[in-house]
Amino acid sequence: APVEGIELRRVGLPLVAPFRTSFGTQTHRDVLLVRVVTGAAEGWGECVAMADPLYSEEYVDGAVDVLRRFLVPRLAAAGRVDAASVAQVLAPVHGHRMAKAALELAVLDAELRASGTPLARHLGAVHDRVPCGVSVGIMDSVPALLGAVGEYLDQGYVRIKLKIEPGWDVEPVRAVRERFGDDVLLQVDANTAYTLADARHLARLDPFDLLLVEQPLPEDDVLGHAALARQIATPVCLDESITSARAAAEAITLGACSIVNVKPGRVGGYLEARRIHDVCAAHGVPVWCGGMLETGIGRAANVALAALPGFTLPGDTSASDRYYRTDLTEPFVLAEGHLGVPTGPGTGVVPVPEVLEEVTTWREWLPL
Ligand SMILES: CSCC[C@@H](NC(=O)CCC(=O)O)C(=O)O
Ligand SMILES: [Mg+2]
Repeated sequence: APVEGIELRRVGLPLVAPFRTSFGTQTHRDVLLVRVVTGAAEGWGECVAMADPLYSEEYVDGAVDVLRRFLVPRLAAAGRVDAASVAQVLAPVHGHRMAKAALELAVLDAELRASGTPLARHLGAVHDRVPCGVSVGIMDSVPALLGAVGEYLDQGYVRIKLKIEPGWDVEPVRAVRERFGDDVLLQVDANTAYTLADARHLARLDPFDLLLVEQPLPEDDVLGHAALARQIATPVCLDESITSARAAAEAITLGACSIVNVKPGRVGGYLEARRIHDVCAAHGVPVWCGGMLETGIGRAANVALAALPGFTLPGDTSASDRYYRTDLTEPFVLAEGHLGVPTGPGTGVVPVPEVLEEVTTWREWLPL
């Protein structure tokens, strides 16, 4: 059914605890949601951009602007558009992959709800639940970190990821290994905080049997990652560098990574994310599903994606209460370290109306 209109809506959600990474500390999320209304159904998408352009170049105000002035008008001008064609319709607009991904997911969700098809089935999921890892921020002290890690392990998370940066890397990793042992699945994420000159320092992580070191160098330093990978034993995983299936093929071919963190928002949507999954599978490269502190809307879609066969490492698909006291949707709750893949049509979740009204800070209806 043709799209009748699109609503842009921003919601404000406090985090249960500050989340510190190498590029800053977040205490609150300003989330842009996209709702697509067709004659047959309505679909929801979530833009993963943060308020500030510190993870990548996108930020919420910019996403709102590019959607209002460029992306939605192009979609309107294209007439009847299937979800499979959205990326092509939006392609003349350069970049803005997180904004595009939100729009594509909303169109896809509406389409799948109209046909009664779960997103997981549409994407090719083979599991009905996924193992969940958890991302642990940089903390004020090692004891505080060990307390947080112990809590998450008690909650059942099957893998621990530690945010690192120069000055907070070898010591916290050693402390976690000493406290929790060698069997805990453990990895680190630098969010581009190092340079190739830090190679010898990063090699000091090798004795700790980490699953991977995520995005140690700047996102545009693919050759640097290839050089680093030759100097350290820990497998290199890329996140910010992998902006498309082509970028994944290029990084793998150049030896820049042996594992990929797949984030649908970073690459322009769930359909491109599946293409990255397929490219990596073709190269024998394992993937896992990254996170951007999504509400239950993006979380539901990520869990569906994480159920594809090539997602062989636990992802950052944590329970809702990792970040939110009250999620926008019915909360995702960890069960034996796993989250169940939603079985309803589309993403299988919708915002809880009362919660949505309570947390909405801005909205605009764009008739098509
Ligand atoms: C937007 S800041 C978060 C980016 C970070 N994401 C996480 O650490 C996981 C966050 C989550 O659990 O959703 C990453 O670079 O992988
Ligand atoms: Mg990362």
